[in-house]
Amino acid sequence: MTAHSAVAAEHTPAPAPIAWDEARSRVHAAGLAAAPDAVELALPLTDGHTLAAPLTTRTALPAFPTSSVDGWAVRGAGPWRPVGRVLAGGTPAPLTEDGTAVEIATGAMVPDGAAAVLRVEESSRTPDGRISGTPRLQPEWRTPGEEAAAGEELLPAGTPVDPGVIGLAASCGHDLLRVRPAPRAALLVFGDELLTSGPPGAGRVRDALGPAVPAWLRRYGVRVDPQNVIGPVEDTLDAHVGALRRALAEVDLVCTTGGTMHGPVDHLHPALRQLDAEYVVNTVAVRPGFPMLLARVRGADGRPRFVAGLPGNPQSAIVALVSLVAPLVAGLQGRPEPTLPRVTLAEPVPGRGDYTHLALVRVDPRDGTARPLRHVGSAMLRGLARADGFAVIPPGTNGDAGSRVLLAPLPLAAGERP
Ligand SMILES: Nc1nc2c(c(=O)[nH]1)N[C@H]1C(S)=C(S)[C@@H](COP(=O)(O)OP(=O)(O)OC[C@H]3O[C@@H](n4cnc5c(N)ncnc54)[C@H](O)[C@@H]3O)O[C@H]1N2
Ligand code: MOO
Repeated sequence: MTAHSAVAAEHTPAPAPIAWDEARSRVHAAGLAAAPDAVELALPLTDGHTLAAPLTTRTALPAFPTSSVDGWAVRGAGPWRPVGRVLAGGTPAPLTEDGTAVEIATGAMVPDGAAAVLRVEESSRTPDGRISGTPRLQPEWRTPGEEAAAGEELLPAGTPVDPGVIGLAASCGHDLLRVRPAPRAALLVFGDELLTSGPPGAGRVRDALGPAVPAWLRRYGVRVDPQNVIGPVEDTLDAHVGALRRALAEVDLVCTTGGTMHGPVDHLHPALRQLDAEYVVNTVAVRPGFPMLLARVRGADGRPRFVAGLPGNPQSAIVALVSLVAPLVAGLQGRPEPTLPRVTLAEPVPGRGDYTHLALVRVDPRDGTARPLRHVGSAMLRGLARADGFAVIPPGTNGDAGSRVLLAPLPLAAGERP
């Protein structure tokens, strides 16, 4: 069987789950192979996108000798006769005569012929109006190229564009950047039992994923327009196929919640078969969340689109986001597979036999220790709402207190877990 099997016939048992890390590499590679074409955007609009080409500087940095202090640019031995002034933005005439000085502002171009810049507070006037003082030994200006040579590569393709990158690109002369645009996603919520307002009861639960998953996706740099959050989709095969088709016409990635198993109203697998989808990953050896899947569908334009099937149990759905959607999105953005940081377990976390165990933890930023949380059943969200991410306990192991394990982080923004 090939790595990407066609969607199996109805009621065919799912294939053996694949290892969690293998699943991540596989979806990342599938995303990379399907990354949308690069576009050129005005610099202020590039935030959150990804460099499609290396960032090189258009000039040396700095581009000219730049005074780093307010003072006097001097030539020869003092005291010096003032012969003019240069402000930031100006181009000074050269200093041609020993014993002369120009007044210079921080950021101004140092004139040719200047031997030193004397700080204003370290200078004084002689009775005849000349400038005296002793320039410091180290130069008081920045020499061209000390930060970068003209044409030097500063950042590789695949770098996420953030305000630091935008500022650097502006400083070295860019007006436009070639970037991979943020992928677009839709969310389809499956489950007739779901309420979209008010308290749960009488056999019905509140839809906890429709309101939350788009916000998690946005934190991965994915664009989710409000009209592409749809549900609950009626629990019929036709309604599932129709909703998937419409969403796949709009976006790169359709996330679905629920219906990943083979219960009486679990229509995801049969719907994928009707769409001629092929699985990239179909069930993963991870707890919770093992029924997660990623399937690929050829779009009308020939470009692949993806369906990420997130299991219905709410915590399991987020496990699937962190496990599969994060590396897929990195691939679609032309970024490397996310590397996971390590944390030290403050308390033991049991393993889950042949499965990888993703255990909700809170990380202490002071020492990098991770403490398992309570209320972490796959149907619960109480632990998740306080967690920083999931400690990764590999198959066949237990997480002993004091051991170093990988952390699959939630995509939280700075300050969201004070
Ligand atoms: N015979 C078996 N049944 C189940 C197994 C199994 O191995 N054998 N595994 C269980 C596990 S584990 C999971 S996870 C779920 C996955 O099922 P589905 O993806 O098909 O999800 P549903 O059946 O639609 O829902 C499961 C559960 O989650 C609730 N749910 C669904 N969507 C939402 C939502 N948007 N907000 C809040 N809660 C939601 C739903 O009401 C169910 O309680 O399968 C198990 N069954
Ligand atoms: O694996 Mo289920 O996804 O435990 O809740």
